[in-house]
Amino acid sequence: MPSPTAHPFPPAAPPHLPTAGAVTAVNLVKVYGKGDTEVRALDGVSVAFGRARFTAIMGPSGSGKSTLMHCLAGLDRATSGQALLAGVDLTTLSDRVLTQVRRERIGFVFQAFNLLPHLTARRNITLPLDLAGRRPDHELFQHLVTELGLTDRLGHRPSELSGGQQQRVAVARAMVSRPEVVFADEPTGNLDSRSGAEVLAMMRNSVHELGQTVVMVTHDPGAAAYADRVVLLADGRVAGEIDRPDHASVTDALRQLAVGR
Ligand SMILES: Nc1ncnc2c1ncn2[C@@H]1O[C@H](COP(=O)(O)OP(=O)(O)OP(=O)(O)O)[C@@H](O)[C@H]1O
Repeated sequence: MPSPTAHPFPPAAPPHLPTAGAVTAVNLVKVYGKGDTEVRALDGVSVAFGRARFTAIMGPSGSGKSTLMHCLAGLDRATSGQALLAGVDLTTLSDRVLTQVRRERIGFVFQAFNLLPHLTARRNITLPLDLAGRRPDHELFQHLVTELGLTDRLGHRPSELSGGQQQRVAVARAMVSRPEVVFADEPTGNLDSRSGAEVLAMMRNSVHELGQTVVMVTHDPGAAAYADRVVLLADGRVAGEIDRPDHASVTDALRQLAVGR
């Protein structure tokens, strides 16, 4: 087990753990509140998210999707169980190391873009690397901005970009550091369908061309159909999964989950 004060990477994955997923939850429990107000948001979730795979997490409202993502991304602390990133259990890390791991090993794409308004697109993309004192990989930077159609937008500030362009900047920012995993929380929630499709296609390409691992929370069966796999949650537990999902199989699975409740 890594020391809570030392930088924990690169680790050797403990041999007894379930799979060589880039991200793995082992019997993860998250309880909010106490007594009458207690909510068991995660009730023993064990699931592995494969390396270089695009996985969507779906389930009814309140099923624990965001909580699972937040615990696996080190944004929230689980009550018990393990949240493994490349074999390192995030639940054992100090706040300081966890912050460092989040900054250097995890990419985030949020519904609300979360760009800094006074920085150009270029500076927004490289900001996490700048903060970590690392230089961007020039080739990867060029690849991403070309693929995302941002080449002639790099000098613009977020207010001078469309929503779709802002989210593409956020995707480039999440990926330019070659993180262990990119977590995307409703990345197309604020986009029109065409911009949403562009962002999803780009994320899928990054998985298949660059070997990026992507885990996305979404309510949208159309968005989930871009993924290689869907993990379904209900009442804080894994309720099933779909390999090579399409719109119909996802809609059907969600309907069955709703009927079963
Ligand atoms: N900070 C909190 N304090 C108390 N309860 C919380 C907190 N965050 C989430 N919960 C509860 O935990 C459960 C799971 O919430 P979570 O947000 O993970 O679900 P979700 O599947 O992402 O929902 P949605 O699809 O509506 O975003 C819900 O019952 C929610 O009310």
